[in-house]
Amino acid sequence: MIEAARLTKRYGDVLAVDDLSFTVSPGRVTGFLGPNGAGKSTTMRMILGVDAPSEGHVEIDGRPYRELDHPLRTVGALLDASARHPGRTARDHLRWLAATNDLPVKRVDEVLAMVGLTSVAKKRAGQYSLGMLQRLGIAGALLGDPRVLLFDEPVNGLDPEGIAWIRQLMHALAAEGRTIFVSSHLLPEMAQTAQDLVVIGKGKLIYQGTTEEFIARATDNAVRVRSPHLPELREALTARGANFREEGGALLVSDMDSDAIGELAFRAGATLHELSPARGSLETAFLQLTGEAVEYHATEATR
Ligand SMILES: Nc1ncnc2c1ncn2[C@@H]1O[C@H](COP(=O)(O)OP(=O)(O)OP(=O)(O)O)[C@@H](O)[C@H]1O
Repeated sequence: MIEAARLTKRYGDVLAVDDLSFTVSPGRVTGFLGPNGAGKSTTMRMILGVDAPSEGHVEIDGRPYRELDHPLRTVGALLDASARHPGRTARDHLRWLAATNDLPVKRVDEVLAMVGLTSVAKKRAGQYSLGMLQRLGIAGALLGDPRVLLFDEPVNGLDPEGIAWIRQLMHALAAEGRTIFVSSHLLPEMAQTAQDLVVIGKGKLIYQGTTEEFIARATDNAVRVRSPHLPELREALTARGANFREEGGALLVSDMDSDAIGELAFRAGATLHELSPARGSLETAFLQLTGEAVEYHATEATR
């Protein structure tokens, strides 16, 4: 578990993180979202003890990072995948990491197999593609078999196969009861990957909760109805005082659930060809709820 309480970071006059409190639970994948400059990387650095908070604190399984007896056995992180030593082979890099952190060297081959790098383990990291470097970074994060994992933009620059692989890996790690905290700008991907979200803007908390609730909160949960008997249906909905509008030959009903609409249509003798919840996307919800918190709007930036 990760617990941040009133976390604040100032860089001179810049308030990068502002009184931020949130919890990341085990057994779930939690997405960390926010517009550019919102303070995500700064928060991750404070969780990992790289930056000290100006105020507040953040704990991993009940202790600040700097007080952990075995940091790599407690928390693994993928921060900047390109920061691997280019002259070293993947296996040597991981062996060095294991040796300097008092971890068993036999774990190196296990994590190489987990991330699918066994066959290229003797190649120098400088010859690796971005996707291979991401896998190597993840192998390093898994080396200490930690209960908590942090990934900063893990799917940046990856092809669809690599993205799907990372998504499955995160789900599998969460299913083992680990705490997974992952930042990404790819919202459709996060909608599929993260069960929970922490959303920040200008360093402040905007939302903490399930992904489903975040999307539901920002978008009207209309039900889309298609019928060859639209006039009858319209009449029945109007008589009922329902709130609806037409869109592309269908009706979007915003204040009745599917059950009630189905029964109403049945009584009105209207055949239904479609009765489906028109759910909003994470992208729409994100833009709506963080709109106020975007640091520089395009119009301002181009002035
Ligand atoms: N070392 C630093 N010195 C001064 N200002 C910094 C430093 N690191 C971050 N900042 C500022 O703090 C704010 C938050 O930056 P941060 O990189 O944490 O945001 P982010 O949400 O990770 O952004 P992005 O999505 O663009 O990566 C920004 O205004 C940034 O310019």
